[in-house]
Amino acid sequence: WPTYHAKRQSSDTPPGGENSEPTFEEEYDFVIAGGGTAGLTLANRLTESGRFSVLVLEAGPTPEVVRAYESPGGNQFLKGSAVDWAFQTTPQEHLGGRTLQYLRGKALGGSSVTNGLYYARGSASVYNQWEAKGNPGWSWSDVYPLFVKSTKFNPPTTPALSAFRQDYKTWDPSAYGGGPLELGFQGYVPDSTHGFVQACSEAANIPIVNDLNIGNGVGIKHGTATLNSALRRSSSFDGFYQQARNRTNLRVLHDAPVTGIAFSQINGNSTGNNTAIPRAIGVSYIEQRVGFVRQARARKEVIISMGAFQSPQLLMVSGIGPESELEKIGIEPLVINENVGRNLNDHSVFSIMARAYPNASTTTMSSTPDNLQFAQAEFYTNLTGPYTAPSGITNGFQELSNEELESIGAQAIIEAGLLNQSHIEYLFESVWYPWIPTPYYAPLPNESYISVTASSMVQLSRGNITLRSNSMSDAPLINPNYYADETDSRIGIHSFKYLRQILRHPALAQFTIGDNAGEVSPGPEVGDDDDEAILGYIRNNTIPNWHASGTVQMLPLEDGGVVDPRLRVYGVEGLRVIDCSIIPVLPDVNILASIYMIAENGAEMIKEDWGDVGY
Ligand SMILES: Cc1cc2nc3c(=O)[nH]c(=O)nc-3n(C[C@H](O)[C@H](O)[C@H](O)COP(=O)(O)OP(=O)(O)OC[C@H]3O[C@@H](n4cnc5c(N)ncnc54)[C@H](O)[C@@H]3O)c2cc1C
Repeated sequence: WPTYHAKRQSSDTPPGGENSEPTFEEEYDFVIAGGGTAGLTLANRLTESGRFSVLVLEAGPTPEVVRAYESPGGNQFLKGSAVDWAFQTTPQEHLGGRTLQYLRGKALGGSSVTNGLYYARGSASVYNQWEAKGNPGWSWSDVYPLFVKSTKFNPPTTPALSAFRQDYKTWDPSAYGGGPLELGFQGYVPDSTHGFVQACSEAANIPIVNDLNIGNGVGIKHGTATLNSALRRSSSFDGFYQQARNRTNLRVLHDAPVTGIAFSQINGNSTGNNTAIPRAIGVSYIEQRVGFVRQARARKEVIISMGAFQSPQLLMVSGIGPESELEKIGIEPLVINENVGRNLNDHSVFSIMARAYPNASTTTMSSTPDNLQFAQAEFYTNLTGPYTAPSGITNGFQELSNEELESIGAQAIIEAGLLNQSHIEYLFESVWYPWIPTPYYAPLPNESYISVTASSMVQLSRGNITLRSNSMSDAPLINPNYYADETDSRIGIHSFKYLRQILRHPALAQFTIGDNAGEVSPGPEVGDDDDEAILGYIRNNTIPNWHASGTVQMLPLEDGGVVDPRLRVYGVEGLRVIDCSIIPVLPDVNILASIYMIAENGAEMIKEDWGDVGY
């Protein structure tokens, strides 16, 4: 174990006390730090037998303070609201020094309350890689039943369009169970979406498939959304929490940010060595509604579920992390592990925007307060109209052959074993996406737009999370480091060229206004074969796809790991991390579904370890 050594000896002073334990006012079997997507899923599963008591501490409020979260059309109002952390990245070296907004849910339900509602599981091969990298229990055949277990599918209530005018709203009933997370299709779908599906299939060779949730990550169909049968968002708050909220063995506090982990020393460890191993015994937090700092004891374990930015931050602030990082801000090391906060892995996106006929777009819904009020009224009274849909969840997943990867100089993807999976995701938005003007065009109030968007599913660049201070009250420094790796640029340029072919395909171009299939950004200034100009456009317009992960990787320690295959933090006892930060290889798809699965698997492991099987 080259990068790890326990610094503190049993005779040392534990943090926060003179050789004595903190004063705990309350005790639970498990304390979960972070009541987000994974946190509330765990809270439900760990309390269902009634044998364990659980405390969940969530920094944000209940999502009900921003009611727009529940409607698909209200999704546009969440960024920067009371349920968003509204992080900023560090200046991005390979994106012309731009600083990017980084959205993250801050509420009970976390990012499942603020995300884009798209649900898919990706390719079996990705999870088989998780296992092959040293993580038994995480292959596709292990995790598929857990994906099924967490979900319930609501068939659409409106009849399908005729076979002649396909709506691509298909699904495989065997892929879903009776779980708390509800799935279904959006309501309103502009015809341009169907044009996009056809264009992807013919211009980018993406097969039209029946379902994308059965281990086949390559294909296109109408996307499945985290929506219930009344077209309201289904999040971990609406599903897992509501089902469990009245259990007497569950206590959930919102507006209660965790500020640190408390450790005690034990002599000897489970491997029989007689070295002192720190044990997590509780957490400190602020109960903001009453204004007190409190400490809660965890009789069995502390579980961190604070997401890819704050989970590594809490570890570091509590003394577990890279030596230089802890030294930098004067944190006394408990366990040196150089891997904490490193290996930030993410997907990013950029878009091409085109002018479109108003009925091919949903731009006008939001163009005036009157229009928005009308759309809201239609939604809340009849469940009809454009407010029944987010601006886009129909995504196509393209696999590139080895020959194609080699022809663009992307052999590194083959060498990394990222095969039998999708390499590029294409997304359709019935609006100008993202919401900001580009250096090439500013959207006008009297025009309607559609956007076609690309996201590499095999990004090789890695960033990191580092500390600004020793306090959880200061956001960590977030550096996704997009486009640091040359191969990412090659995939980016290639996907830009496909985006243009998709946009110009007659099935989609018929909905656009003007030359070049209505393209206004970037427009003719960027030539079809001008790779340098294309890369310049990408660098100017890339934003996150919001899939940050890998900062607390589940891998062997010598391969960059922070947690073992049972999600236990190396070098300490009584501490697990269970959320998106543990992902060792990013799925070739948006990652929400995987987070529910990770929480389901984590809950099963904890129950096994503490003798609570059979639920
Ligand atoms: C804007 C956006 C759009 C997205 N769209 C999609 C999509 O359409 N489809 C998809 O598959 N994926 C999408 N994602 C990604 C997906 O939603 C996330 O990867 C996933 O929800 C992360 O789950 P998590 O449990 O790891 O973290 P989260 O759900 O973010 O939960 C972490 C929780 O910890 C809390 N927390 C943080 N610090 C503290 C503290 N000090 N004390 C206590 N609590 C704390 C946070 O407030 C939060 O509630 C999107 C994400 C975002 C942000």
